[in-house]
Amino acid sequence: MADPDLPAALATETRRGIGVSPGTASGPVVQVAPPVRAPADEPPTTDADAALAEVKAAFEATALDLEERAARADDTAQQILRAAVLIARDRSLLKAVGKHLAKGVGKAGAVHAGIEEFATQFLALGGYFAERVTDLRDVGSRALAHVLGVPVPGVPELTTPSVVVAHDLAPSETATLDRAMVLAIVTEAGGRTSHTAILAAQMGIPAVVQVPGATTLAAGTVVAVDGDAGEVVVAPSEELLATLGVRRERLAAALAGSGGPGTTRDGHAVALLANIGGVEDAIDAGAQDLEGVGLFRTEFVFLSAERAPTLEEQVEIYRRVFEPFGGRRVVVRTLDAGADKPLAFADLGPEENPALGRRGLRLSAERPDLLDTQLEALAVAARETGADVRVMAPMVATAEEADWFSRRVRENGLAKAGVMIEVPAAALRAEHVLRDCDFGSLGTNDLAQYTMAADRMQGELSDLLDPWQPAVLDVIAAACEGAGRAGRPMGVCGEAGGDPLLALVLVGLGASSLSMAPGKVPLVRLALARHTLPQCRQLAQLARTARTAGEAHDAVRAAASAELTALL
Ligand SMILES: C=C(OP(=O)(O)O)C(=O)O
Ligand SMILES: [Mg+2]
Repeated sequence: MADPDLPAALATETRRGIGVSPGTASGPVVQVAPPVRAPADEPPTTDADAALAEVKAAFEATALDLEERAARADDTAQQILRAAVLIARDRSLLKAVGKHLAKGVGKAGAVHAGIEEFATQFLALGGYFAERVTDLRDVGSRALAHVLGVPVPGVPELTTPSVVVAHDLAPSETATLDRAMVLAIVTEAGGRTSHTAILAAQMGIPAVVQVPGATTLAAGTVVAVDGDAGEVVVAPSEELLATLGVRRERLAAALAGSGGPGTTRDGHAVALLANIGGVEDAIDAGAQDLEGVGLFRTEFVFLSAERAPTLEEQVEIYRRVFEPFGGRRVVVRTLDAGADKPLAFADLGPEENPALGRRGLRLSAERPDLLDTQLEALAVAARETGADVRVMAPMVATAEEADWFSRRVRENGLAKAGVMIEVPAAALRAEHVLRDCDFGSLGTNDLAQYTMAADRMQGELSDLLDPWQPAVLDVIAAACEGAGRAGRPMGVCGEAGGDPLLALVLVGLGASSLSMAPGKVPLVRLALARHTLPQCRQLAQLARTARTAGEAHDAVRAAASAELTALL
């Protein structure tokens, strides 16, 4: 814990990682078991009847687990769980597994094969059945765990507030966490812009990734998680917990007076906006003191969908997202499917390098049906709610792509079109890329990935992915200058915008708005209010003249207002 009040002896139990979602919390560990696979060297089945009896018992154990959960769940979850119970007790599923056992396939292999056979049939039937494929596979992997005698995979049902610990979490797992029960998230893998990190911050749950040995922490062990310092303290003392409490109170007191639109000390306006991923986020963010939404990641809504959402389904979702913001702006990003955000219904098949492949707008170009339905739904929802909706495309690299997108946006009756600037090519050519658009928005997560040639999914490369890298700052500067020449505003919606020191640098480089997890807004607002625009420009200059990311950060921290840095 980077706190001067903390006695040094207490640091002995500390495990260090990367803090990706601010705040502190302490509580008992709940381990998330990894996905289960049928082992490649599984012995063949020699007694098919005995094996079938074991598999039947595994499915029944799964049904009983699910029934128990259903008894405690709310209405919607109960319906889903009861449908899963029916799958686990389905006789024809067991028969399909039995056929594979009779051919000599091992028990785990037969369960997998039976489930996949059913998945293929469900997908072919479409509609309600296609939507049950995720549940079917979930039942399959639970039964597989029982067959193999290993822990049931996935996030266990939380009955008391807990710290969720995992090797890593799938985006869909993070998105479905029960916010009221998750005190903090700790992972062994993941990186500063992995989607676990982004979703945790959006939900306001403290999180630390890249924590060595996190999965070896025994369930029930109490840990203190510091999402600011990136530390996890095992079995924290009362003294440490009290220190963290004092820190939380100090920060809350400092932020209590911060409110209203974002502005520097000399009155330069910088809109402070929220990054959201769905209806629940919109309701939370809409109730907060911020100026709207700078990034609605629409693909997050459909992470578990097996088939493309219909026009009507989308209209309903977008309407519920727009309503909480009244007349405030809502910047919607069209589906950014592919690479780190796979969507089952927008899968173009395996690729060698998905981050460099047909993702984002490139995928929309191959599946214009998906884009057009989405734009139409956005236009209907915007009309019905009267919201100030602006639409932008992900992963734009060229002026032609930007022109193609903005034309399609306008053809669908939407007034404002923009593009994300997250590919260095688009950043360097921003003046031309933005000519037919209304605005640009810097996606610093991907911009760091592509500028530094470092896969954002690979947590070990976190140092290269640091947005303080001077090369990344140079590319951002070029993008802001280009936007200035084109007379278009350039915002920031990557994670960099939520770092209070980096936010000052970004404003100094020319960013006109900053969009971030809503919980990060108050501290960024305070940071801006303590500095003038010329000071932000000086800080930006300091950062760009540094040779390394560390030097850039340290130089800005040393020169920033002491009132701010005392809170960091
Ligand atoms: C905001 C961004 O989008 P995402 O993290 O969803 O790719 C980004 O790349 O910075
Ligand atoms: Mg991106």
